[in-house]
Amino acid sequence: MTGSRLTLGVQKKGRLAEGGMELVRRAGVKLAWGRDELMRRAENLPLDLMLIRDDDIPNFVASGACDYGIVGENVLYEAQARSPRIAGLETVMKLGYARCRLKLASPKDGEVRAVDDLAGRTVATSYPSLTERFLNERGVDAEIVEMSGSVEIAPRMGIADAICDLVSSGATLEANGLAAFETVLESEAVLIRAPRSKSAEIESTAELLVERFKGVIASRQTKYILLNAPKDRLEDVRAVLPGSDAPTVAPVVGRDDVVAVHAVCTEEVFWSTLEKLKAVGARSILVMPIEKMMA
Ligand SMILES: Nc1ncnc2c1ncn2[C@@H]1O[C@H](COP(=O)(O)OP(=O)(O)OP(=O)(O)O)[C@@H](O)[C@H]1O
Ligand SMILES: O=P(O)(O)OC[C@H]1O[C@H](OP(=O)(O)OP(=O)(O)O)[C@H](O)[C@@H]1O
Ligand SMILES: [Mg+2]
Repeated sequence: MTGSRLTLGVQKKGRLAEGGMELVRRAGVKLAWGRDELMRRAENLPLDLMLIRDDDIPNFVASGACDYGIVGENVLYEAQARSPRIAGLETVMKLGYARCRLKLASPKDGEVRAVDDLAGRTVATSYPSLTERFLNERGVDAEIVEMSGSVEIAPRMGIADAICDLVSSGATLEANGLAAFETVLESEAVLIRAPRSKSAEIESTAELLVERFKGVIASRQTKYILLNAPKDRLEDVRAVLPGSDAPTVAPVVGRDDVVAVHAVCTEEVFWSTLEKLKAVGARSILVMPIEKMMA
């Protein structure tokens, strides 16, 4: 590690790690092969990845051990609520993956159905500060039981009346006979940085990385659509294309009544979109991913 190389803290393994590595790879970072379990060096940029537990990332960035970090908003805000030093960290950008919600939930057949029902009861969570702050804001006095994981078993074990935990599909709640009744936080992965930078070189690497991350994120949903359309249905076809302002319209050899349409669609293209395109006369519809984008 030198003063001119950017150190980016990323989760070693888990939900954040997968998306983070994919983002870094798609941003053109080539990682050198190495045995080091803690650091991965980039071959083609002055960048090193530090592979750590996600809970440690806010602290590592605040202390300067990492210049930047990728972490879930849930972990970041909990750490910020606990430590004024971490509260000074800046969020550079949202990264659009590891989306989940921190929710209050209780046994389906129990007495707790709303936030007010928690008064005088116990709530198990790995996010005590966020949970406490939320309950304080609602003027509800409940006891918080801190657990480091497997929070959803707490009601069944008689440890708590309700839980405050991460929910994505809801399958874990369902499997444990729980139902959510309130959202405390919406979360996704974010890029964070310390307020002060160590060097101009590190900042210029960060700027390049941020621009590339933006390009990767923009290209994730964006698709390139190619289709043939009857000339007289062109406006109908354009109306169906999601988030495309200026498609290219080109002639089709030997067909006066048909044109080829090429469009960059910035919104998700569903099967239903293709069905609508077909219904307005489009044929030979191709949807292709976009590898890279720069405005
Ligand atoms: N079900 C989910 N769907 C989407 N994102 C999630 C889900 N659960 C957690 N996350 C997000 O991913 C982050 C990491 O989750 P993971 O389960 O990998 O963490 P962990 O077990 O705390 O890992 P570590 O060993 O690094 O401490 C969470 O803090 C949250 O931001
Ligand atoms: O709503 P769902 O889609 O079921 O996801 C929610 C579950 O995902 C997370 O756990 P994870 O699977 O990461 O395991 P962990 O608790 O061991 O970290 C979270 O802590 C929930 O338990
Ligand atoms: Mg963790």
